[in-house]
Amino acid sequence: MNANERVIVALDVPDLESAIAFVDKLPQVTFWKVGLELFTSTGPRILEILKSRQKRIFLDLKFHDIPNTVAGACRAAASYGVDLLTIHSTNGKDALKAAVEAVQVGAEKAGTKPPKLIAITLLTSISTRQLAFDLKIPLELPEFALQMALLAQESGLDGAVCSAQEVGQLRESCGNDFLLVCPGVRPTWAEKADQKRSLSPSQAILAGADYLVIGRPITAAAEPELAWNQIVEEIKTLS
Ligand SMILES: O=c1ccn([C@@H]2O[C@H](COP(=O)(O)O)[C@@H](O)[C@H]2O)c(=O)[nH]1
Repeated sequence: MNANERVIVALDVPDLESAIAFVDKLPQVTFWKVGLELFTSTGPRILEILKSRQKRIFLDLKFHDIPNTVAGACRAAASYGVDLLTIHSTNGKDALKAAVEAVQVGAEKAGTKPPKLIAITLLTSISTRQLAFDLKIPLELPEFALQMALLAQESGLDGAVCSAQEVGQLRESCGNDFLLVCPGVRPTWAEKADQKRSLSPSQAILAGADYLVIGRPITAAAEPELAWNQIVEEIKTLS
């Protein structure tokens, strides 16, 4: 994979007009992430627009509900012909298995390719302290993230979303066929903002990430194209 194909840009903007303006401003970006803010605002219209421009799409809706509801949502989402789709590992095994089946059914019914279904292990905005004291999870953070990835793998999912700080351990345990996608990645020149567990683009790739998800360091930059180029150049130095 080329360096530029490994970076998924998070299109976290409030409306269709701003989304189209960004996609047109950065024609070199081949993979866009549509998340809760934009999808709630525009519905599937943004997906149609990205597809008409031959872009790959990560639909990051992070489903979290009972098995029947999660399966219904996955069936519907799979009909859009997106490339990646997220649900939380903490849905539990029954919901994860139901989701795996649902994306196949939804895609087949729509005559499209099923998305790769990937599970959120632990949001990159959660710190070790928050995991222990707010969420009361009695496991070390890397161990919790690993267990959530293994649960997703055992349930038949294609991969997981994890912080770059844990990706090395997950890669070692889950193997090379398990897709690992890392958000919260920060070049040294970018602000971390609400991200608590980040590494730089080159560190994340070296540790074993397949894809990096990067939003504000590009979309909130004074010169988004320059920011994109710097990130891609950093990754290219590895090859
Ligand atoms: O654990 C997670 C899961 C998803 N995200 C999403 O990735 C982007 C990151 O955007 P930045 O602006 O680069 O922080 C955002 O859309 C999140 O919803 C995540 O950050 N962490």
